[in-house]
Amino acid sequence: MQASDGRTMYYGKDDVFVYRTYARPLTVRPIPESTWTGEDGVIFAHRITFAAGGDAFFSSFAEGDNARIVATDSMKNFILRQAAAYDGATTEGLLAALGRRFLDTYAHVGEVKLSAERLPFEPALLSGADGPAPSGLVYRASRGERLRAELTLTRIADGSASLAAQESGLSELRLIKVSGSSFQGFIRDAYTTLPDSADRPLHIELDVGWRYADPEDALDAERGRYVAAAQVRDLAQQVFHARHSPSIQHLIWQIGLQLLRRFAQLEEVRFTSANRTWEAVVEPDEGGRAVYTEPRPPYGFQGLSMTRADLRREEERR
Ligand SMILES: O=c1[nH]c(=O)c2[nH]c(=O)[nH]c2[nH]1
Repeated sequence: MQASDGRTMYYGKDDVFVYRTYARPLTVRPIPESTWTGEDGVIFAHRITFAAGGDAFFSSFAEGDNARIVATDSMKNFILRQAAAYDGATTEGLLAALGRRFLDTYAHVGEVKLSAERLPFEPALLSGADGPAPSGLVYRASRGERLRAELTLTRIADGSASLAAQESGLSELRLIKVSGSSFQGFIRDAYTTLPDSADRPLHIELDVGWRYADPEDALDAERGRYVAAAQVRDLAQQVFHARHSPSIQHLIWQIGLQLLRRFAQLEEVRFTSANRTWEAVVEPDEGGRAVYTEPRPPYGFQGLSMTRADLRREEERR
């Protein structure tokens, strides 16, 4: 976040835990790679980070004048109380509503940047005569992958708020494919000790990000073009299952192409991945029985962004 003279300047509150109940249920269009089509919104929980910026705050830094400071403690209260008023179904929409309301309330604030991590809760399944049914009251806090979202709202000349940037993503997806991945054909020289592998137990950590052509699609699920992190997860799993991977580089490329194919509303997808390939202690026998352990550091990583132009080129090539 920058002041008009180009300097970085902001302040805010981190780790604002917001457990909102009975938000609007979310429904998304089905995709072939996933059985996930929505959630009930009974527990709509987030860890939010909120920052404010703008030239008005210069005197607080340069002169110790707090006259225009909204205390970060008040920011936390604002977020918690205003979360009650949100009547949408998406994390992105919640952030936009909070940010807009803050800019409306404090006319001297030039910009707000909000990010959130969705805290996942899975419905407890009860056994019943007709098979398992969701409790609707009891939820299980789950670990693992989660939605993240970030947006910046900037005050423009007429005083209104404009959405300057928006990105959504899926963090900390960990996937293991026990067979069907290789890594070979890389440069072999005086520094090479890694043997070629025709089949390795590929364990990866993935962070997938996406940007919409029209960010309004992220804010309002009623438009029918919201991209759900659970569908992104399922699509990534499906590609990992279906394709032989010669490297993580090519695997994330393939996942990216399929995401762009499936979600025409996305302009860009991004990846950061980490290689956590299990280390063999007892090599697999003819039945695949083996013992692995955690790899030792250091770890390899990849980063990639892809746009619709990559998908067009790929489809022309075919
Ligand atoms: O998928 C991989 N890509 C690499 O670039 C690499 N390098 C390495 O040592 N192992 C791997 N695996």
